[in-house]
Amino acid sequence: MNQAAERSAGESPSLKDVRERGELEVSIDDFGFTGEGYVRLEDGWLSVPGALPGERVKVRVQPGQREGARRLYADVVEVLEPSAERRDPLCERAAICRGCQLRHISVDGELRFKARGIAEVVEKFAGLSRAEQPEVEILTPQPTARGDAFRYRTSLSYRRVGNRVELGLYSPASEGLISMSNCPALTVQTQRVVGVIERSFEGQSTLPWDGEMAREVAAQVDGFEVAPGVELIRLAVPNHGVGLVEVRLTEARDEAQFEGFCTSAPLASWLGRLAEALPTQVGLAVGSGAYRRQLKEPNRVRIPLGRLQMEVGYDDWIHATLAPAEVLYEAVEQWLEPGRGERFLDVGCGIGSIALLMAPRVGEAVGLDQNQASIESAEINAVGHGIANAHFVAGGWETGLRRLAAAGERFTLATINPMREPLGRRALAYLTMLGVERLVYLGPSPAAAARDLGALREMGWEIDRLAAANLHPATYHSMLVARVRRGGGER
Ligand SMILES: C[S@@+](CC[C@H](N)C(=O)[O-])C[C@H]1O[C@@H](n2cnc3c(N)ncnc32)[C@H](O)[C@@H]1O
Repeated sequence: MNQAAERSAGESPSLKDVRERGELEVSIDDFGFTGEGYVRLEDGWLSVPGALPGERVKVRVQPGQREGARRLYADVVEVLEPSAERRDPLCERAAICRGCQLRHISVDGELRFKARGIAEVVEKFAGLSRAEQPEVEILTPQPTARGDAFRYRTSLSYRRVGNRVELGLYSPASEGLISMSNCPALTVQTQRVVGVIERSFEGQSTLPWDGEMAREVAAQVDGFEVAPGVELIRLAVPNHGVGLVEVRLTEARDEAQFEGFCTSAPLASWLGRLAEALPTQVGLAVGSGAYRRQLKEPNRVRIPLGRLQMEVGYDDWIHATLAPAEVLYEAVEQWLEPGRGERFLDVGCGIGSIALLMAPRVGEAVGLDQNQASIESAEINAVGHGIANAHFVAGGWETGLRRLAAAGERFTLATINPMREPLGRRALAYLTMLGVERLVYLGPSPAAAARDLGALREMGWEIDRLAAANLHPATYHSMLVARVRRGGGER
């Protein structure tokens, strides 16, 4: 019996009690959706980031919460009775940075949380009860330990505070941005490049505007020209220190304005100094809206993915972690059970990773993606690997699949790997017309993926394997992976 059930109803405080007391001791009932601890109240919930189920903690209610909200938030002041699962987060900023939500729990505890999360969304959105589900497997690098630094791609927010710049991750738990130059989730090479960018602001007497300030002024002053502001700095440093940095500016109205941004002071002088300070093998570009200018080569990098070396550019989607992605791809290959003569369709192929991994094991592989730049990267990658039986087509889910079906294309195997939105029933219906029999669905948003799985089940498909892919260890995120087979027909 869990702690909530053991407690009599009268013991749960109400939302009003919690607000009035401000600081109180609570027992944590369970995990919330984003890995926080939560307490059932008489008439609502209390969410406590950093607390674990079964713990007794002293908490302080966060200030400024909306009147009438059924969920309140509180911070941990002291853990009075720790869970046996509690571990040292191995991060000096863990208490103020909420980038990783589960650094303080054992790896096994984290994986159990993730497996349960997948089972819950499949039950809720795909309509498959827990009893009917296959057991949720875990796809994660082995051996796995807290402190693994897998992440090589990240985005740094930028904020000017007086005559100083803050650069890092926005954290609701602290006043400002959290520096990421020592972030233990990042690879060492990525941490170093973050450090170079941070240092490039030191001693600057004049600083680039921040984008928010530029927009605020523009909104207030009639005819005011939007000034260039740094909104975000994106970087990816995959291996051997070869990487890409892009400084994203306030959105430019047109090319002439973008040119003006690139040459304006103090932005241009800072960008020049940053280009000099970055390691030789790290490229630098400045971008705004659809415009981009390369300030320092390279403009493409190679990322190792299993037996492939995938080339990517600034406009391509790539995984943020590599070792976990390799584990995922191995599972996809194995789960699909490809036969030599089969045709394989990679829906949401990006730079072509899955199609190129599958190509040697099937008759032909075809990738579909709406991102034209990624289709070109996928073609470059096919040529680079000497793979002749993989082809790539540009198109959205529905139009792309419809065109393939109308052209008489047939496939027995497929993967679907969208972003965070479901494909929807109309697009999924083409899979049957295309002859697909076995499908592996890779859903970065488990809830969106489960909705698509629900639609597939209604069309007669059956889920026979489920997994949580741990692409972002120590966070609450996991990817829903499902193998689906075409069964008997519409329910
Ligand atoms: C998570 S990425 C998958 C990339 C690839 N499967 C891989 O493993 O590297 C999702 C891909 O879906 C594509 N995408 C998003 N919305 C789409 C749509 N409506 N139609 C077609 N492709 C779409 C994106 O361009 C992106 O490349």
